[in-house]
Amino acid sequence: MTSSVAAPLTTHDSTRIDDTRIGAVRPLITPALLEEKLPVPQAAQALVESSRAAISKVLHGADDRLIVVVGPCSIHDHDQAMDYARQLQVQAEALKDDLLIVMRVYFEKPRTTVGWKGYINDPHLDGSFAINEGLEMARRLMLDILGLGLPVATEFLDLLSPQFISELVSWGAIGARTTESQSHRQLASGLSCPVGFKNGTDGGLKVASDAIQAAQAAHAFMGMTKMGQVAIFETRGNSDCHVILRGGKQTNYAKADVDAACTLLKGAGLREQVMVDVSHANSSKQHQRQITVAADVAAQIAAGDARITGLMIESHLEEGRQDIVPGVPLKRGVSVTDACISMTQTVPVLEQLAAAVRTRRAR
Ligand SMILES: O=C[C@H](O)[C@H](O)COP(=O)(O)O
Ligand SMILES: C=C(OP(=O)(O)O)C(=O)O
Repeated sequence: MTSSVAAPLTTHDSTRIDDTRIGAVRPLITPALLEEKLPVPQAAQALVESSRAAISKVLHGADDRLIVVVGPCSIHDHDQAMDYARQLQVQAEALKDDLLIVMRVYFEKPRTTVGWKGYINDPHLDGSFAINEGLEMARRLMLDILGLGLPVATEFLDLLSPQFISELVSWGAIGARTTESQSHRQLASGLSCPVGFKNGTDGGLKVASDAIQAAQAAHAFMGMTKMGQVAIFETRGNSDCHVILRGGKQTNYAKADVDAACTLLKGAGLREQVMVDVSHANSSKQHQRQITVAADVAAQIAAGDARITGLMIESHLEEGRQDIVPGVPLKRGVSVTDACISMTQTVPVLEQLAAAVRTRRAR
């Protein structure tokens, strides 16, 4: 029986045996189309290149600064992210001799079960899933932040979205829920930026150590080109990978945890170095505990521990978090995912870390 109503864009056909659980298939813009609309200016390109090289030098022991990945748990608004970026850029410039500050510009949220999956997946925060708009808004924001002179960091979660933004990224993360995924390790092996692998959500570090070994190797896998064509990608391997201690069943930021992580890494033939995420399970998701944890890590750095090469902080314009509730206006500058410390609370933390780096250098 035929219907007079226009069919939705879908491949669903009850006579077929595939796509039986697909509700609709909508067209997606290509990375090349977006790049033509939003090209990378020369200055932004130079910043990405120089900041990636600087991060790589820290990871290889040729620069004694601390990499600090700091910013909102998730981006949900362009103007608020730009306000944050402008304030962070002032700190990045003031502390640049000691800290290599990269802004967290996280567009993709891995959820424990379900929830808002981020600015690319649902940029209007209302379940309309305007992914084409989300990709454009994400790329535009990264370009605007780079325009301020501030490098950007992001989590790579989706396997196609990197083609739309990854040339703008100076440091990337693979999250706790995907560190064990072969596809994400393969992706990391071909990314142009340094990559941090979180330990597993249970605190397991071996998955991250295994991930670094996998990402260092060359791989061949299926993907999509900038022109939207499927292709086989052959990667060269990424030698700029490291672990991120984010806690699990227990916290793992203390000196004994750094010792244990480095013993494991050494045993696997990897560089003895860590980035400490002071948020997530290391703060028991209590945002203000990030300040205490950062102070503990700063003390370890000041005591001379050169194995701590990076730190991650979840910070927004205002402290705390809020739920997305249909019809209820959101508070300005407050996270819609994990709770963050405020910019006002973040500045002294950054200053304390910079002082710790100076003490370490003087030892
Ligand atoms: O960083 C953000 C969250 O910790 C992560 O996306 C999981 O969030 P959820 O447990 O609220 O889904
Ligand atoms: C989701 C994140 O962290 P994790 O993978 O450690 O939960 C994050 O850093 O935003």
